[in-house]
Amino acid sequence: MENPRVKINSVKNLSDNWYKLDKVDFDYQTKNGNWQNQQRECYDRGNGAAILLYNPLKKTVILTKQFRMPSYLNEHANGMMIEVCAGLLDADDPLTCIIKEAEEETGYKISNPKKILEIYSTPGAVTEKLFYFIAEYADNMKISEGGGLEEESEEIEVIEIAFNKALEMVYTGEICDAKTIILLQYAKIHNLV
Ligand SMILES: Nc1nc2c(ncn2[C@@H]2O[C@H](COP(=O)(O)OP(=O)(O)O[C@H]3O[C@H](CO)[C@@H](O)[C@H](O)[C@@H]3O)[C@@H](O)[C@H]2O)c(=O)[nH]1
Ligand SMILES: [Mg+2]
Repeated sequence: MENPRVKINSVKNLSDNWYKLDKVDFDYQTKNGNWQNQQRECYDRGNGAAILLYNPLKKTVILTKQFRMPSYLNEHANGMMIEVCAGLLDADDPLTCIIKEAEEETGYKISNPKKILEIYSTPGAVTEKLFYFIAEYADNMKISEGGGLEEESEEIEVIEIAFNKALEMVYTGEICDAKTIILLQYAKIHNLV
């Protein structure tokens, strides 16, 4: 972290409940050389990983559906978001996390996920960097129901859907989650399915 045009003066914690919200006071040197004082609130939930599971023979993908309060608060009809499987890293590295998360949420035991992108989801407000993966799946990799962890009160519906149908749902607005759209479009551009 090294930018000579930025001097951090103070970091004040505003909330430290489940995750952490900090208010950062800093001086920023503008193009004309002047120093300008600024404040930004930065929400830190750690980093995450997301994965598109795809089957090139069946031409299908595995998606999840779950209630998301923040989207519900912001005009999503019922808050039931259709997304690729994803999770927060917690103490794991991205690869370990995504293998675990795929099994917990979808019930598929995948091998050899491939990391394709690292993306800051909401760079103006949230610190999170998301590691994007893809992996092929097959019916014989399904070892459990999936659905998420009960102790984390996760209730995740697993959806197997035709790849073309999923792409269509991006344009109808039924799929409106950024990481999901990015991964579906990646699969289309690279002819994965
Ligand atoms: N009590 C409580 N529990 C919480 C809170 N926030 C999250 N949790 C618990 O923490 C779990 C996190 O589940 P993960 O599967 O690890 O994460 P995720 O919510 O699916 O996050 C993924 O998607 C996000 C949205 O696109 C991404 O932001 C994130 O990086 C990750 O990819 C949730 O299911 C919930 O049980 C909170 O404020 N309070
Ligand atoms: Mg999740």
